[in-house]
This record gives sequence, structure tokens and C-alpha cells, in this order.
Amino acid sequence: MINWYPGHMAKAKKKLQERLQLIDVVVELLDARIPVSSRNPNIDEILQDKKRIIVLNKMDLADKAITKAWKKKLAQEDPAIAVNSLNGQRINLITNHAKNLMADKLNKLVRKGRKKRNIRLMIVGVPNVGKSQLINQLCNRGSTRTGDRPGVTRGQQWVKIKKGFELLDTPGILWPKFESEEVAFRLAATGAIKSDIYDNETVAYKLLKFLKDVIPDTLQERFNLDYVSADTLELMEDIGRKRGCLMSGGKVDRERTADIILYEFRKGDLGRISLEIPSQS
Ligand SMILES: Nc1nc2c(ncn2[C@@H]2O[C@H](COP(=O)(O)OP(=O)(O)OP(=O)(O)O)[C@@H](O)[C@H]2O)c(=O)[nH]1
Repeated sequence: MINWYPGHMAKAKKKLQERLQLIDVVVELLDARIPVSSRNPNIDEILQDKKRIIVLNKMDLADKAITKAWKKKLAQEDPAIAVNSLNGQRINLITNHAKNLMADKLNKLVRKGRKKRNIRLMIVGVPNVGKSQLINQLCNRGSTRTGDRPGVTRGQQWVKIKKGFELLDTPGILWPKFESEEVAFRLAATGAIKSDIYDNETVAYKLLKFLKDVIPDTLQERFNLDYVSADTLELMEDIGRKRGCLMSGGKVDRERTADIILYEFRKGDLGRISLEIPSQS
């Protein structure tokens, strides 16, 4: 886990901006469950007028209808798609969109009698959003290393991911938002940050408070509850008891209960749940 200090951010920004000069299209990766909170706060300033595709990753964990609404909203600015980087579902759309974005520029080259060149892509995003997973998926599809080329920092390489496309094999790591407790909660709940603001128990409590209104039936069934208490603390203790999280004297071990709730939520065992909806933000 990176500790972001202003100095680190300035350095990361500078490094990224250097690499951006080599790139045709940036793939901005967001978490489909929290597209607002998982977005770097300075992204527009960093990317400036660079062509961009917004990719909502982990679509398998997010609510289908809400993701669709997000895509519609985000697509007002840039092409926006949702993918699953674990199984590679829909990642073909990334190169399709990149091709469209670059069509005019490349056609111009051809009209000038020059050779059509590969479209160069790079993935950027905050920690844990799935950058490495997506790079692996894109690279696993019959890709080839294109060898060293000037201008690329040592240790980084271009990978030819399909005909006409090259991907920088190291992602751009961006810092997350630190602007509010609510954002910190959402990043912590989805596992993106180890929050300094919240401990696991508080994150799980806040999450449960949200979930009991959104998916009461799922909670009742999953944890085998007699009923879903309107009192969040009571509900948490009921879940703890059902899962055998007891300390000596029969008191519920809330820390262990919190770990279970967070683990199952992050894994998708509680269903596909989005923590942010477009009209809220
Ligand atoms: N369910 C699900 N999990 C995903 C998906 N993509 C990535 N993950 C998981 O999310 C976690 C983080 O993925 P990484 O690829 O390591 O994320 P990263 O952005 O490279 O993370 P940093 O190295 O911290 O910057 C891993 O446990 C992945 O298996 C997805 O589409 N669906």
C-alpha cells in the first residue's frame, strides 16, 4: 500500500506526464461500484486533452442497472465501457473504442502517404482498481513483446496486444481522493485503501447500515437471520452470533464479524452491489 504524501503525488504526476507523451489513448480504470470515489481528483488536469477511454472495472461486482446508468453519464464526456478483468469479459471494447478515437488521425497519416502505425495505449488508475489484472488479460491474448524502444523508462515495455495496438506493460498509478470521510469509507469498503480514518469494525458497520436498506432479504438469507434488525449494531451482533464469532462469556466478537462482512461483500458473496449511483453525485 502506497502512502501518498504531496511529494509523492507531485513525483507520480510528473512521471506519468512524461509517459503520456508516448501514448495515443489513455485507459482510465475506475471501480464500477464506486466510479466517483475511485477517480483520481486531478485526472483532468493530468490528462489534459489526451484521448481517453473510461473503463468501469469489476463489473461482476457492481449492480447491472446502476453500471448502465454510469456508462450513460460518463459517456457524455468520453467513451465509457464496463469490463470484468478477471475473465476478460468485454475487454475487446477497449481496442474498438481506441480505434474509433484514433481513426481520423491515422487516416490523415495514410493520406499523407505515411505508414499506418500502431495505436499506443496505457492504463492508469488508483491502487487496487485492477490495473495489473487488466494488463495481464490484454497481454494474454496472443501478445508479443515489441522490444526496447527509446523513450520508455527502463523496466517498461511495449506489448503488442493485437494487430495495430501496443500497450505499455506498466500502469500509471494514481493517488485516490482524500477529500471526505464518505469517500474514504467507500474506498475502504471495496478494499482500495486501508483507511486511516476507519477501522474494519467501523467500515463494516457503515456498510451494513447501507446494505440493510438495499438488500435486506439477501442479508437475511445469507446469514440465516430470523429477521433483519433495524438497529445496525444489533444486526451486526446477530450476524456474529450466526457465524459463531463469540468471545468467552458469549459476547459477540465484532472485529471478526466485521472481517466476515467485509470479506463476503468484497468477494461478491452478497450479490452485485454498487455504493454510488449517478444521481447522488
Ligand atoms: N471480481 C473482480 N475482481 C477483480 C477484477 N479486476 C481485478 N480484480 C481483483 O482486484 C484486486 C486488485 O487487482 P490488481 O490488478 O492487483 O489491481 P491494481 O490496480 O494493479 O493494484 P495496485 O498494484 O495496488 O495498483 C485483485 O484481487 C484482482 O483479482 C474484476 O474485474 N472483477
